[in-house]
Amino acid sequence: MPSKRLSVVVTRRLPEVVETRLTELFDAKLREDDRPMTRGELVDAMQEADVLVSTVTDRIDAGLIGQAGEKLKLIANFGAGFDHIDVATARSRGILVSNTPGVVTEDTADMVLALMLGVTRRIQEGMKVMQEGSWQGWAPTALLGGRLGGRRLGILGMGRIGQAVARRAAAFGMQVHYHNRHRLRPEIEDALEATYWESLDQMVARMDVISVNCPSTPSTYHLLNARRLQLMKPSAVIVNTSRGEVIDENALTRMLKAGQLAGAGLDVYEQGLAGNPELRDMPNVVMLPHMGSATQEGRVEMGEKVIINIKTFDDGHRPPDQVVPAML
Ligand SMILES: NC(=O)c1ccc[n+]([C@@H]2O[C@H](COP(=O)([O-])OP(=O)(O)OC[C@H]3O[C@@H](n4cnc5c(N)ncnc54)[C@H](O)[C@@H]3O)[C@@H](O)[C@H]2O)c1
Ligand SMILES: O=C(O)[C@H](O)CO
Repeated sequence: MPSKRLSVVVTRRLPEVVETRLTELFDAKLREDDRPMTRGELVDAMQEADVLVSTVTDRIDAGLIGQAGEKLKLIANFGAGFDHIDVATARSRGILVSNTPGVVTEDTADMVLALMLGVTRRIQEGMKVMQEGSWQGWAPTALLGGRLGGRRLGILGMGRIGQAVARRAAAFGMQVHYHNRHRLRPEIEDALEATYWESLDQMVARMDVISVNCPSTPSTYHLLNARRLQLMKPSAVIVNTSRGEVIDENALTRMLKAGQLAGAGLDVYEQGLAGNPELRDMPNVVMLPHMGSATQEGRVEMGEKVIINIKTFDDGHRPPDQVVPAML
């Protein structure tokens, strides 16, 4: 007699190939539309499922976990960041949490470079001229940006994505610096030709570009607060593909408005879906709708990771990408 299949509830639409495989392997309940679940829908999902496949658009806090059914044993997140899940409360209820690290690394690092170039080479302003039909022809002094080569890049959070950014930045001729919770092993630091700064204050004061690549945790909340942002050079640019909460967005907005920072490239926001509204009209701010890892290949690989995590759990082992509160 076949054993009972795990009941898996998926909160968002996923690539078709991933949804198909989920239904082949498990008793999977998929979404018909693609809006985030309401809190009530999430409660229902967490009461009926053995496994919930969540995404960054599901805020799974202690209150919600408190309403989970006895059956719920795994939250298999479709995404690397897991700051939207109260992992400690889940653990106290015996619910495991897994994520999808690694497969998002290269795509997100590509987007960091795209944002850096977008801001420093004024791509948004150039596009606007073409879209408005106002281009008067080539001119020696029009739309001059700054060269990335030779500039100092400071990476805040030198994990998977941070290191992938470092490799790309080196290819552009940038000098790579970093601040991380732990210093990298010497052989990795040497391979990346990266300079470690124990003091974040000292690093931000000396960089031309800052790339934020640490996770959002209680210890990284507003790590770039008004005081630290004010240490930056007025000519410096900041790029954030991590999570909005790492930067004090109001302070960033004020400084950009006052010309105390040269520009910003943002994929993630602290306030609402699209950040402080004042950011949107600034020519030196390039804003994207959280699309750092948004490639077709990456999304399928994320789905494969989710499936491996669930299948391994179903086979009686810990999911390979289990996350634990200590990681915060
Ligand atoms: N924009 C996107 O689409 C997108 C895609 C993937 C990941 N992300 C975000 O990027 C983050 C990083 O992903 P990753 O795979 O590189 O994670 P990772 O865990 O490999 O690296 C994070 C690094 O940050 C460091 N860190 C943690 N707390 C710190 C602190 N207080 N000060 C300094 N360094 C600290 C860690 O030591 C680690 O080296 C994710 O948590 C997620 O929020 C965004
Ligand atoms: O963390 C990630 O993988 C992306 O930001 C989507 O959650």
